[in-house]
Amino acid sequence: MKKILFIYNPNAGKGLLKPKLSDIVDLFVKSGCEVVIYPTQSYHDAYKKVKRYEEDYDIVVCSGGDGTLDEVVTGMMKRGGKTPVGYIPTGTTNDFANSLHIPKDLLSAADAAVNGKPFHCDIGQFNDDYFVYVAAFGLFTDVSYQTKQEMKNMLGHLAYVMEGAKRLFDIPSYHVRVEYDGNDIEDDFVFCSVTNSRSMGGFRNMFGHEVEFDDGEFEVTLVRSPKNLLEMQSIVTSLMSKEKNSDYIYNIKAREISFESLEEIPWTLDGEFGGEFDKVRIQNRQQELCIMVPEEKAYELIHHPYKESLKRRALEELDEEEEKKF
Ligand SMILES: Nc1ncnc2c1ncn2[C@@H]1O[C@H](COP(=O)(O)OP(=O)(O)OP(=O)(O)O)[C@@H](O)[C@H]1O
Repeated sequence: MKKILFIYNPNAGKGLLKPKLSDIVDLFVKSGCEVVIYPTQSYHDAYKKVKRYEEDYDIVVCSGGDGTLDEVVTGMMKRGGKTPVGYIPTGTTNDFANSLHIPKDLLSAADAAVNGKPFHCDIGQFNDDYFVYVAAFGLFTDVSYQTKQEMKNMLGHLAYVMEGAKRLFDIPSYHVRVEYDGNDIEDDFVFCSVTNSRSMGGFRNMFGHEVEFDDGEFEVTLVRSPKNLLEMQSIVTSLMSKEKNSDYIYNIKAREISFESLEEIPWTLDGEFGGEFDKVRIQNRQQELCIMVPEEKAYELIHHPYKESLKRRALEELDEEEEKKF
C-alpha cells in the first residue's frame, strides 16, 4: 500500500477543489493508497510541512496554484529527499502544469499523481532558495503577487491582464551586469525571465520557446529598456511575433547565470514575491525534481538525447532477447 501525503491550499484559485475533494480522496484510496490529508493554514505552511514531516511517504501530492507547488518543491529540495511530487492544479493560471501536460480536469490530475509516471525535471536554485519554473524581474513580473487574492478568485486570469495593462505607463528599468556560462552583458533592462516552462502568466510560447524540462539549461529572456514609444512598440511587436532575438531582446540558454546591480531588484519566483537582491546566482539543478505526470506523456517530455539513449537501450535489450532464443 502506497502512503501519500495530500497537501492542499483551500484558498487557491476559484475554489475548484472543494466540491471534488471527496472524489479525489476516494480515487486515491481505490488506487491502493493510504492518505494523510493536510489543508494549508497560512502562507508558507506547505513549505514548512514538507520540510519537516518525519513519516515515510511514497508520494507527496499537492493541490493549489503555482505558489503552493513552489512551496512544496522548495520544502522537498531543502529536506534533501527525493520523494516524488504529484500535482493537482487549482490555481488561476497553472503555467507549469500546462507545460508538463498535467490535466486540467482535477480527477485526471489526481489519477496522474498516484498512477502516472515519475518525470525527472530540472529545478532552479536562486541564491539559497529554489524555484520550479520561473525567476523573473521587471515589467509585469510582480503582477501575480500584487493582484489581490479576492480579485484573482473572482476574475481568474482576467485579473492578471487588467493589472498588467495598468503597468504599461510606468516602467521601471534596472542597470544590470549579467554573467552566464562564461559570457557577460551589461545594459539597462525592463524585463528578465529565467525559465523552465513553455507558458508564463498564462501566455503560451511567448517565452520559453525551446524549453526542455530535463536538459540542465534554462531559457533566459532579457528585454532592454526602450528609450521612446517607438522602441517600446518594436519590443511589443517582437514579443508578440515570438521573435527570438532583436535589437532589444536577448534570448540565451544557460546552466548558470548571475546578476549584479547597484540597486536591489525585486524578483518573483514562480509568481510569488521572492525578495529584493543586488546579487543573484541562479543554477540549474538538473533533473532533481521527481514529478508525477500522465503515463502517456512521460516519454514525450524526455529531452531528445535521453530519448535516443533510452531507445538504444530498449533495442539492445530486444537484441539480447533474440540471441537468447537461438
Ligand atoms: N490558509 C491559507 N491562508 C492564506 N494564504 C494561504 C493559505 N494556504 C496557502 N496560502 C498561500 O497562498 C498563496 C497563493 O497560493 P496558490 O499559488 O496556491 O494559489 P493562487 O495564488 O490562487 O494561484 P496562482 O498562483 O495560480 O495565482 C501561497 O503563497 C500560499 O502560501
